[in-house]
Amino acid sequence: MMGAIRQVLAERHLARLFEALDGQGEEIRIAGGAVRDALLGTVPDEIDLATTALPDEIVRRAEAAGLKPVPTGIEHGTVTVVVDGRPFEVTTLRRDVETDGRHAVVAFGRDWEEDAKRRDFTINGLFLDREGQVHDFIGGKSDIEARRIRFIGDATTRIREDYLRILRFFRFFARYADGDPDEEALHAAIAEREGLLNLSRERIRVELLKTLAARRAADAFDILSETGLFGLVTGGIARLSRLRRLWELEQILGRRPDPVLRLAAVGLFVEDDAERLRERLRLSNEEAGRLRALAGPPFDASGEASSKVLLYRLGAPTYDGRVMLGWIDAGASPMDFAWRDRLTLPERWTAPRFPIGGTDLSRWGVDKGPEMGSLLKALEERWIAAGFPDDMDFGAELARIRG
Ligand SMILES: Nc1ccn([C@@H]2O[C@H](COP(=O)(O)OP(=O)(O)OP(=O)(O)O)[C@@H](O)[C@H]2O)c(=O)n1
Repeated sequence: MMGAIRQVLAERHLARLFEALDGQGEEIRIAGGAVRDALLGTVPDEIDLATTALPDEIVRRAEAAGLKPVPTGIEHGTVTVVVDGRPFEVTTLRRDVETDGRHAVVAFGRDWEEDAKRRDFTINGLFLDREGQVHDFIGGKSDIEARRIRFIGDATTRIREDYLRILRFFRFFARYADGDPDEEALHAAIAEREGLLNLSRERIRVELLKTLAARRAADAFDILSETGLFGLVTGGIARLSRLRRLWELEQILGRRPDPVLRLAAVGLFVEDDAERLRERLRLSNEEAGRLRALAGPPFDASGEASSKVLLYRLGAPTYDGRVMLGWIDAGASPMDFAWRDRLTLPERWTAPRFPIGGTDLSRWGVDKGPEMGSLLKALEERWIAAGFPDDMDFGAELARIRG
């Protein structure tokens, strides 16, 4: 048995779950992404399971064993069973009876093969039992070994059951695949692309951000762009070379992927693009705020003083992104010392806080109101321009401004 599989099965919470739910006429197996990841050698954070037992029986057995069943999606046959604080999603085997393109109408079943065959990709259609045996009805093991993403059965049919699978294909391709994408899958994804228009923007955003975070994001976005799918979901044009250069720079600097920065690299030409992406992808306020800040005018790379001003105004995380984008936009080498220096500025210099506020101004005879705000702003600008001195005579500056 492979190391990761042994490790998954030895985990004590999972062992208790198996003890409670497996046997006496029913069987429970690990399903989907967790089996895929274990076969690829990583121990998954989240483990979903499939079982022949009906939801009521899952609940009954879980309670009898002192575990906590929570009916999270009972109409789909899913019960979340919490073992000492660790949740597992347990779903009764299913077979499809009809679909409307977004929501599969399902009936419970007892057939493992049928359940495997209604899943999306061969790499996701495997089951792992408590003895460590992998049950493969769809050729998933060899596709994992070959790092190949293929739909189970007919690609078009699979996509019509849930159009999100078009984007899931690119996500799994970016994360796991070697070589070129599967021809049949790609063809079906293009032919069925209009279906993407029916998906909720939240679901699209999750897939795109996960794809951006993946190892081969640049390759996936090349294809998404070439096939018109990028335009369809974002309403914009992809800056492919910029995403690729960012990726290279990240590799050389040993950076972890940052999906929002990568989205900024591939999606922003002008500041308005940030607003469109927020709208089209229902970005959170925080994500949208970062995107807007990253869409700012070209980075002033003339020297340390201007870098400090930028760091002060943007804060360290956004500053970092602006330097990364400025670096690639300037066409500078990843070895360029000046850019490396700019990037490490936050390690050497912490932006000071503007030392005065409304109370100080009141003391100097300024009334509360809009004037106070604009005077504070003017003082702050003078302090920034002077290089953030800690001994500025703000009283005297104020007198000069008020003239
Ligand atoms: N549109 C979908 C979504 C999910 N699945 C199946 O449901 C499993 C769980 O889906 P999900 O949690 O979305 O993805 P994972 O494969 O677990 O991947 P990850 O957790 O890495 O996102 C998948 O493995 C796949 O078998 C599917 O067939 N079709």
